[in-house]
Amino acid sequence: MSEKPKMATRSSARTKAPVAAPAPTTRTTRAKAGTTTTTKATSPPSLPVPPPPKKAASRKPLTSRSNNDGLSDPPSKPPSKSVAGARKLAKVKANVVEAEREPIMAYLRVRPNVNEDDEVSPYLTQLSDTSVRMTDPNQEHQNPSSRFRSSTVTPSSTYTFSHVFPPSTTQGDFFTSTTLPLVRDVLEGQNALLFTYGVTNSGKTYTVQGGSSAGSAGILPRSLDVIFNSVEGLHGSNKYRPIRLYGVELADASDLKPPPTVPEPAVAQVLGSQMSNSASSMDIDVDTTALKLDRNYEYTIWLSYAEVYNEKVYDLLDSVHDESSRQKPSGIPRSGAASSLVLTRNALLVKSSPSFDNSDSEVGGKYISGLRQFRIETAAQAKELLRLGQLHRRVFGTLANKESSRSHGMVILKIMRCHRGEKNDPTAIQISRFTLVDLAGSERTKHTHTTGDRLKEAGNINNSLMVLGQCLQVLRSNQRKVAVSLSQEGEGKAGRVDTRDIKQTLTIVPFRHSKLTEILMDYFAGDGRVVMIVNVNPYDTGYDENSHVMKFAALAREVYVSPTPAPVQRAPTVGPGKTSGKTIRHLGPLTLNDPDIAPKPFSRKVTISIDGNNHGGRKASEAVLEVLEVPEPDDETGEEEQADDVPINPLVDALFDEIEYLRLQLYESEMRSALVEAEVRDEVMREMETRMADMEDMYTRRLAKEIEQHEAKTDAKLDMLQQTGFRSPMKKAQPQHSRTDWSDEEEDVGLSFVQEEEEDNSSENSSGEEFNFSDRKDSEISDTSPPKKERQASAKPSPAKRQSTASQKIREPRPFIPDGPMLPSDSEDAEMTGTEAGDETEEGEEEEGGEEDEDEESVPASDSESEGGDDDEEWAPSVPTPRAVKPPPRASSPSPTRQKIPQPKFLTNRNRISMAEERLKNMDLDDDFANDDSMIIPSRQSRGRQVGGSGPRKVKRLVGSTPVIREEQIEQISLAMDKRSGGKTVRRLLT
Ligand SMILES: Nc1ncnc2c1ncn2[C@@H]1O[C@H](COP(=O)(O)OP(=O)(O)OP(=O)(O)O)[C@@H](O)[C@H]1O
Repeated sequence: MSEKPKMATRSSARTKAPVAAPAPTTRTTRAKAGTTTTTKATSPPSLPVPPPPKKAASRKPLTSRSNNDGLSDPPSKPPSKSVAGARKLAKVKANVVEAEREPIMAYLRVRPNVNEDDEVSPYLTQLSDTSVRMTDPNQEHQNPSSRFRSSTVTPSSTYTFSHVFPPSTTQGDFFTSTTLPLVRDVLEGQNALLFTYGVTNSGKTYTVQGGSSAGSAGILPRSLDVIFNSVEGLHGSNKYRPIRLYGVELADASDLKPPPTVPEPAVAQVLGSQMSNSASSMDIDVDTTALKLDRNYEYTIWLSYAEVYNEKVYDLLDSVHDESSRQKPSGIPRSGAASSLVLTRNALLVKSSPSFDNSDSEVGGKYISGLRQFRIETAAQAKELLRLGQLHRRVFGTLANKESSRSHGMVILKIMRCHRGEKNDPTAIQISRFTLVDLAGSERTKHTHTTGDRLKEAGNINNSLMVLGQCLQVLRSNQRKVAVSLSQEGEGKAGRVDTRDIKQTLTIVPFRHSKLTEILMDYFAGDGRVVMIVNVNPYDTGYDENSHVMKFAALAREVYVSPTPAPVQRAPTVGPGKTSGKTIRHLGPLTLNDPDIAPKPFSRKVTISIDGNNHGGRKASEAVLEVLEVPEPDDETGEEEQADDVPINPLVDALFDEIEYLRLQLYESEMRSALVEAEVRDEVMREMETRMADMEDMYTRRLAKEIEQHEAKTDAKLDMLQQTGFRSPMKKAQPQHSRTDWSDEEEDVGLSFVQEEEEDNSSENSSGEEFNFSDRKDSEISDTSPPKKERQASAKPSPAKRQSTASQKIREPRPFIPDGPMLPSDSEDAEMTGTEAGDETEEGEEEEGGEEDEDEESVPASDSESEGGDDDEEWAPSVPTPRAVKPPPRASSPSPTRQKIPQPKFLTNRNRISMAEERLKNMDLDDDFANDDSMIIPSRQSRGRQVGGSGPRKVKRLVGSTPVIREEQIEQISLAMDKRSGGKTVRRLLT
């Protein structure tokens, strides 16, 4: 099947698996052959030799790990000739791929303690040339005795690097070990990336640019020195200039102009005297190292300097103008008097490298469109330019107020190399790039309490660093997948592995998620050597942040890149500013030119502190600028810009947009549903709590009621037993024996009424009516009792007479009405059962005494007359009401109402029992019990004391063999009620 012609699209750039380097073409092979001779160039003998980069052979364990799976899969037959051949081929293929790959080199540089007054001990210990151990100082503080003794007691981690440089390492040694090999590679036609990574104040800028003292020049000026020392006498013609990522075009007159050395007047005005103070080690130190190069080649060096600030790319070598005199763009407010200058700079687009620049490269890659570049002849010229770029960086505020890099600085050196014999052939030009990145310090915003613009800066810095980490992670996992597939193919487990199948399983590396990774993607995707310098300050920067940096470095070391030679030109360009003929337009309904959606210029104030020197009549430290940051232009403006565009498949573009839109919608709906869920949960919780409280309340009341009922029933049963003769009648002298569960007060009251009755009886006896509670028998009672009607009539008391007739009521037998359950014998009884009981409740405490009187009237009678015979008609003493549940008189709230039980006057044994049962059934307890503030639950001890103290033996409240309610239960209930009743008091009767 014939393959379609390859078209570089955004998707292809995204999905290109950064797995293996492309096989070198004929031209690149030739270029490589050329460089092979130059690799013999010797490095200075006095300098330490850097550790050789680990070759891909170190990835063997990964392969062999997968091979171990074969234990459960024993080889069956010897492979056939063709299979063996395919296997051999696959192995060779894998070896070729692995041989061309090497891991990202990660060097650790430990910053010395620059503040000598501060005697802080570092939390990092160097274990060897390649490993360090970090021990959490906070944990250490908690376990001071365990420091460095046992890693199990004190949490510590060991990290391995390509090489570890202790604080004593000089700038020169560090450069020689880490950067010099890269410089050599670049001069030999390979791409190289070097970036510093670390938290704020860890020494990144010092490492890249250097300090101010002699000998402290950083790797950037030293690299420039070495490059220009090495190409001395090998400078090429000025006929061509580099464009985009790999392309060349004919140079024009502007390229012949020398690069600027001094800043524009506007910048000089802002910086004032600092311009002259800004001399650094860059100017003092000159590295004399020169690499021996193939003298058959000519070299041309081009330099660019960009910064990525707030996810926008700016050219630091672009000329800066004061816009304050011009018409102010609409929508941007004028600042106050302090901001007399308005400096404008334009953000640049990052574009994909077109395929016609280099069809050999599968990586694609992106470049900064419109980034200025200057042809450099000497190191001094380059340093001047860099100094200018740093001034611009400072003026535009990313270094304002604080000596801290808030942007990612990026120096890009392009080295055009061409064989002398082919110097008029642009297709023979090879362009290699050396990018040095001084990354902004990662920091925790919560630690630095950053706000406003600084917070935005920090957010963008952390975001781009996070994306860089994510890219490395995905790259690592993709590479592992490929390694496993290839090793399986080599072992014959997976047959012939189609690389397209493998690629389908690979994850898209999120390079596009940040400008930083977008620009550097071609390096990580396998287009050159990568060196990462990890700076750590183990004295006064956070342990957590540094351990995060360490983990990042560990991750980077597991990513493999392909240090293949940079490709040479395939299609020559026709002239300056002209393209190779492809004009591609973006398709789509919306463009950034649309005034509604076009990005607006962003204005911000920048305060420059310039060491207190005067500036324009006021203190320079007060100089405030207004920086106008114009966003990237629309990608399809101008024919020239269009020429730089990558052919974008409109369908793919639309699909990407659709994906972004859907992702946004998904995010929004997830947020909405999370909110709704939280609300519903809250509501349910509240409802549950209310219900639980109600249930608790209900059960508390029910418990109280049950306790009351049980007590009442128990009392009633006891009385029933007494009445039916199962229990010996109460002696007059010991009335309390029958009521051992009563409270003391009640006993006293009861006793007093017994005495009253006795008095009544005695008075009656003295008046001629013989009636003796203790001595009279039932028959006598019946004999002497008046006829029924008479009794009824006499039993009708008027309210006024109630008190006086109480004793009579006791003595008079009541008629038994078999059908009605405990019907009152007369109207008085009816009144007592219904109306009076209700009245008593309403009348409150005072009336309660009256009621008690009524009750008490019947008590002694009941006790004294219970010794009745078995006659059909006999004297039935009234049954005492269940007093145990009666609230004490001193209770402030009304006592629970209890229905008064009618008392039949004449009962048979059978009827007496049924009557008692009926009474039990009808016993109605007050529902409003829970409103009572207190109640009395008689305890076993109190009854025991009463019984034991005055009675002969303890009376058990048992009916049959099973207690109605056990004492333990009562105690448990009362305890539970104590707990749950809140303000209510459950008072135990302990006395
Ligand atoms: N190896 C070193 N020897 C001596 N001084 C050093 C060294 N490394 C760093 N310093 C000093 O430490 C301070 C902080 O260094 P530097 O500004 O390079 O940190 P940084 O990581 O770039 O910070 P930021 O990310 O905020 O820009 C500077 O004063 C620098 O001179």
